[in-house]
Amino acid sequence: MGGQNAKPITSVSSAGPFRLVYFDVEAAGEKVRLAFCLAGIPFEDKRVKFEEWETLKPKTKYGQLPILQVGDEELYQSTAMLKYVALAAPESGLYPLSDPVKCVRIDEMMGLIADFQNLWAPCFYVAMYPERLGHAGAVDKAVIEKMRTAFVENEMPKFMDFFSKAIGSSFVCGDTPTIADCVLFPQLRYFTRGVADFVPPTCLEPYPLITAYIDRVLSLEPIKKWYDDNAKM
Ligand SMILES: N[C@@H](CCC(=O)N[C@@H](CS)C(=O)NCC(=O)O)C(=O)O
Repeated sequence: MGGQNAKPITSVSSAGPFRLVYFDVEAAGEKVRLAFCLAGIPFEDKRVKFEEWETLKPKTKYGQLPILQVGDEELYQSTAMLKYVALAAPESGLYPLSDPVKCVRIDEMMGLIADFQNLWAPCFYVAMYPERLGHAGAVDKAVIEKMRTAFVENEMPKFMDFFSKAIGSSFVCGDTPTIADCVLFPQLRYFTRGVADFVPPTCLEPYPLITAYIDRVLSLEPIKKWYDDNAKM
């Protein structure tokens, strides 16, 4: 990793090759992978093993992944990466600078999605990293159940209503996918996979516009191919 010595990013249109360095999970990296797919830009999908991380972490600028390596330069923060990928493929319409009002709407929706994810984060992390949360051992399952059930019952209805109204029968910000879809879609798909205790895979069924949206994104050719090729995840 270039760390403090990484050169600044100086161009977008002639950029590449791209190498996304992240863990072998979806989380903060998947949105960037999906943006590459929708932009039609090939990239190296470098997956760092958790046991490699202790050695790698101090060599990174912020002690975190993902990192997007562009040639011999480095970019940090997944939301910045999304815009960089979109700008490298302006014809994709993923973040159309030629339509500033649409970009503002995309940013608005990404803020709303971040609000939703920030409410989910403590419910997710309570089952992990107990030392960071100020207690020594595993959290009582009843606490995790209480937090996650409250999220599903109180926060999901409110946000699914917001997202349903924005999406209607298309995508988050209009008739074609944007970087806002790259953020929202993997988060929603995660909730349907039954991988989080106390978040039933049926939790989005009360929201038909949302389940239809998930199917719509999954049927986009680049996204379909991505999940066909990465079926293990
Ligand atoms: N705001 C950052 C968040 C990055 C982040 O939280 N990375 C986590 C994984 S999702 C990480 O590197 N954790 C390992 C560590 O902190 O040691 C982004 O969106 O890129």
